[in-house]
Amino acid sequence: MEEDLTTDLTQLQSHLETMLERVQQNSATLQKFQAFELRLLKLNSLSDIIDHLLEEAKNYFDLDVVSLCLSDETGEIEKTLNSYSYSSKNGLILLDKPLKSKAVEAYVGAYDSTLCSGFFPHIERQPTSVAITPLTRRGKYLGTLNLGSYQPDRFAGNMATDFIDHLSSVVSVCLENNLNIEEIRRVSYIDALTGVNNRRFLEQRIGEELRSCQRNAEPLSCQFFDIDYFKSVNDRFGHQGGDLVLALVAAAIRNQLRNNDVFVRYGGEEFVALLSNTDEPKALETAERVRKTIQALVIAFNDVSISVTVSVGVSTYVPEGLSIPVDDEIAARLVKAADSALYRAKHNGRNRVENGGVVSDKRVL
Ligand SMILES: Nc1nc2c(ncn2[C@@H]2O[C@H](COP(=O)(O)OP(=O)(O)OP(=O)(O)O)[C@@H](O)[C@H]2O)c(=O)[nH]1
Repeated sequence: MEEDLTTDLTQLQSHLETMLERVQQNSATLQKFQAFELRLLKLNSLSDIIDHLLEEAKNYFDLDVVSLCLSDETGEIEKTLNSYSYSSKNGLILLDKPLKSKAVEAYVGAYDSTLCSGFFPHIERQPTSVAITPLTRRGKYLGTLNLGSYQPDRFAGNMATDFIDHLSSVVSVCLENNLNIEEIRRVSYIDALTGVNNRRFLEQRIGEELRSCQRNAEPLSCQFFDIDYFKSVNDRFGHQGGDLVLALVAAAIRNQLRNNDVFVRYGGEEFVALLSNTDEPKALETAERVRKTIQALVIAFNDVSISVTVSVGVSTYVPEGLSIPVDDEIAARLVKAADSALYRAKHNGRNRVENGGVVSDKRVL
């Protein structure tokens, strides 16, 4: 009898110890989750959130692979990340088409190649157990967060998924919030009439462009475009005709530039381009090509055809390698030099390109 009681007590003690261990494990997991989420909630940009999910989640949750699929049918996320010069990360998958409905459902369990391979295309060794967690907000599918482990029992089909569900809700809120902020930011940098960026965007980017060219010891050219006799376009064809000309001229210039060149409507009928890693001869050649393109452009408006020309001023920043920090003064000098050259192009007869010369980062005494 006494022996039985002792055995029961030993079993009970062992059971209690196991339970205590599990409670401690759960408490540690909860603390990690909270720390991870707290950090996530404090991040202020889409690129930081992506980095946190791809890089930190592995450490916090002791995972072997993590990937993030984001629905990007309009290409806006890609553009936003490009605007941060965000180099694409292993594990980030931007989806330009909607996923098949089956792939949008949550899945926790053993790695199944037909179901999971699309979520981990970037790694050679596939995980053995995974948690594929859809990220949704207000009924909108944002993407999936995909967690993988080389331990087969790390994610099992019968395991409680409260932590994962909770994590996916928090990640979804953070993503939606930041995508909305990015959208507002993007729209605030766009000129409503022409659809190209506005002057605020140039002011925000010119310092970054100059610094990047200085770092890489590369020239940066600035082109200042102005439509000739634009007042008479308005006078002859009304503001509607003038607006159409502005939109089509902007599109035609944009078309002649590279995707990563900055191109903005500076104001009225003036446009500015920044061409990275472009020296003086190349910038003049490009400006001449744009000038000819606009000269050949025929704009159909009601029953008439409108033709316009542009005058262009060009200037080029050439870093001298003196490590003087690029400041607003250099940016102002670069734009001013192109603007002065444009003034000369107008003065010398319009429909022409003039060179404003080189601006260096030598200190002006
Ligand atoms: N339709 C339209 N016109 C605009 C807009 N913004 C500015 N303008 C007009 O652009 C014209 C600019 O005229 P000016 O600065 O005199 O220059 P210009 O007639 O192009 O002559 P030059 O530049 O000397 O060749 C003005 O008539 C403005 O009203 C706009 O958003 N839409």
